[in-house]
Amino acid sequence: MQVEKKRVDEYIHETTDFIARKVDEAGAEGVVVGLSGGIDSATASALAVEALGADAVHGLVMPTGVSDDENMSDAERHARDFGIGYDVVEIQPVVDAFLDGHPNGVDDTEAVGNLAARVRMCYNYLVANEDSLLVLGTGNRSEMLVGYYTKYGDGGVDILPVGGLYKTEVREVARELGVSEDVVEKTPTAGLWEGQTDEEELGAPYADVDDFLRAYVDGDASVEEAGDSAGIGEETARRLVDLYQRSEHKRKTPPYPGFGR
Ligand SMILES: Nc1ncnc2c1ncn2[C@@H]1O[C@H](COP(=O)(O)OP(=O)(O)OC[C@H]2O[C@@H]([n+]3cccc(C(=O)O)c3)[C@H](O)[C@@H]2O)[C@@H](O)[C@H]1O
Ligand SMILES: Nc1ncnc2c1ncn2[C@@H]1O[C@H](COP(=O)(O)OP(=O)(O)OP(=O)(O)O)[C@@H](O)[C@H]1O
Ligand SMILES: [Mg+2]
Repeated sequence: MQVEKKRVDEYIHETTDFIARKVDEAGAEGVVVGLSGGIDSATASALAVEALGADAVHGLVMPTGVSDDENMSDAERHARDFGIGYDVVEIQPVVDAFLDGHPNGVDDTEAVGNLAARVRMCYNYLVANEDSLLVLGTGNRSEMLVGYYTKYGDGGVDILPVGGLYKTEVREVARELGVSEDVVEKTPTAGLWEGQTDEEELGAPYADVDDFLRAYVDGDASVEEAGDSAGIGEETARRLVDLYQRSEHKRKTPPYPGFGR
């Protein structure tokens, strides 16, 4: 247990140094971050407060019509707990204006959810441009490896302080930083449509997803070996591999003819 705590403390130290250095290198005044009431944004923003001081961290709480009220009030409570100044931006009218502007209409729940994530990205950059801030990303390694984020939506950010941590590790860091336990324990959701949960979409709990990815991506286990060690069935293991391979484009800059020559 003591060793674990040391590892978490070292991680926090390394990451707060990283945030402070990146903001300094950019000549920026601080960071802006979308606050969703979930653990990833709570952890990333708490790390930024530790790195830069609360005055240099600005939060944006951006509900749509499908946002859970409790998540939105948790986002505001988290901001107050950590002394983060924030604005609430109701983005549903903006999402609706986008959809109304399309001549044929759009009837695709996922596409509309991704649009909401991209509208949030636009507000983050509006504030970043105006106030000389960097956009603080909240993605973790589990999400990055399976592409579980919207390209140029919540994936459109300047720095990713928890990008090297699996979801299960984010929980350890969150606890150490004093993020409220109900935020640490709540069911992860992208909140893009009603009732959505990460684990249902991914097909397994994060504890198993992380065990699988550690064995398959970080280690040299085969799909079958990694699936067995994570205790997930072959179908789920193959699905995770498929998500990993099909999301490679999200982890790279856009290719062009002659790229890499
Ligand atoms: N091979 C390739 N090379 C280059 N580009 C490629 C490509 N394949 C697809 N694309 C492009 O990528 C697009 C698909 O990517 P994208 O638009 O991201 O959409 P997509 O990956 O289909 O959906 C996003 C997923 O992330 C989840 N999500 C989103 C936001 C937040 C969170 C969260 O946890 O909070 C989770 C969401 O529930 C959904 O499962 C395609 O429409 C195409 O434009
Ligand atoms: N309603 C919202 N208001 C502001 N930002 C949001 C909102 N919904 C999502 N975001 C941004 O998108 C990011 C990605 O969402 P994601 O659900 O992966 O993270 P989380 O909500 O912080 O944690 P969890 O994955 O456990 O739900 C959030 O961390 C946050 O920065
Ligand atoms: Mg969430």
